[in-house]
Amino acid sequence: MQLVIIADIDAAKGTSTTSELATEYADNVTFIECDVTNQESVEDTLGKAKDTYGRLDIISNNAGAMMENDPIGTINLNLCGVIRVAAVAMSYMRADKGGSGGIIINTASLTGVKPSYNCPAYCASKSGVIGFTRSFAMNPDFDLHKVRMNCLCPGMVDTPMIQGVLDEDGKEGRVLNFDRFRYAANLPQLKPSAVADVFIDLVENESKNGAAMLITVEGPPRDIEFPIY
Ligand SMILES: NC(=O)c1ccc[n+]([C@@H]2O[C@H](COP(=O)([O-])OP(=O)(O)OC[C@H]3O[C@@H](n4cnc5c(N)ncnc54)[C@H](O)[C@@H]3O)[C@@H](O)[C@H]2O)c1
Ligand SMILES: CCCCC[C@H](O)CC\C=C/C=C/C=C/[C@@H](O)[C@@H](O)CCCC(=O)O
Repeated sequence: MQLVIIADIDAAKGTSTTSELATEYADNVTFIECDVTNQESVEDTLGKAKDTYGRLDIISNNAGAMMENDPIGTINLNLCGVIRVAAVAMSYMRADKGGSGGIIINTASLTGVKPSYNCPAYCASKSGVIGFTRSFAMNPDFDLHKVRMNCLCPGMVDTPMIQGVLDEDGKEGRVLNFDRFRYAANLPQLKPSAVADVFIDLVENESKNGAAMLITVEGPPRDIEFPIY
């Protein structure tokens, strides 16, 4: 049986999403309020998840936002949040420390490899997520801990994030040039299910440890090729 914990800083949205899923999955989905920028909150959330279900197998490290009006906050949420969650999750998942191994999938972005002058802090945070993922996955200790890591690099996806920037608060500096962002946001977008499909493929396909998956409307998902030095 698959048991899922949804963790998010937005308790109202998290609770309503969990209730929606409960109509199909009954008590197999639980919500915990969590702020990934806060170490104690992350420890508390993952500790409760472990206590409730006995083990952690799959982590979707997905929290993020675009807020160029707070570049340091952007790095703290999008990059440090990912590293913070991965570190605590590892303490439960490591096969050499009583866990069962598993997989951590971090959400990066197309902007982690393709620069955008409109959101330099966001781009930096997502490049960091890609570097963290690839470096973590090449560690020879994998044979001991058995935790794989991947990242997702989607282009624009039709989610509330884009609308959030397009709404009034977007004009207050979440991007550097609001009109250019509005133009980009009107181009074709991925559906969230396209990203979820790649997520599931990574969980099921053990040969892709370390892959950074590019997902765009232009073609099928692919493993990004990086220069080798
Ligand atoms: N929408 C896109 O075009 C797009 C494209 C590529 C990557 N991404 C990335 O996908 C991820 C999900 O974004 P989305 O598009 O679904 O947007 P979204 O705004 O719907 O989801 C982001 C979620 O992160 C949560 N969150 C924000 N701060 C948090 C914190 N401190 N602690 C815990 N949770 C927090 C929000 O409450 C929200 O539920 C993000 O990392 C985003 O950068 C989005
Ligand atoms: C708030 C939604 C943020 C979505 C961020 C995702 O990670 C999407 C990444 C994919 C594409 C992002 C494109 C962003 C474009 C804008 O910054 C745009 O203003 C760039 C304009 C470029 C140009 O003028 O040529």
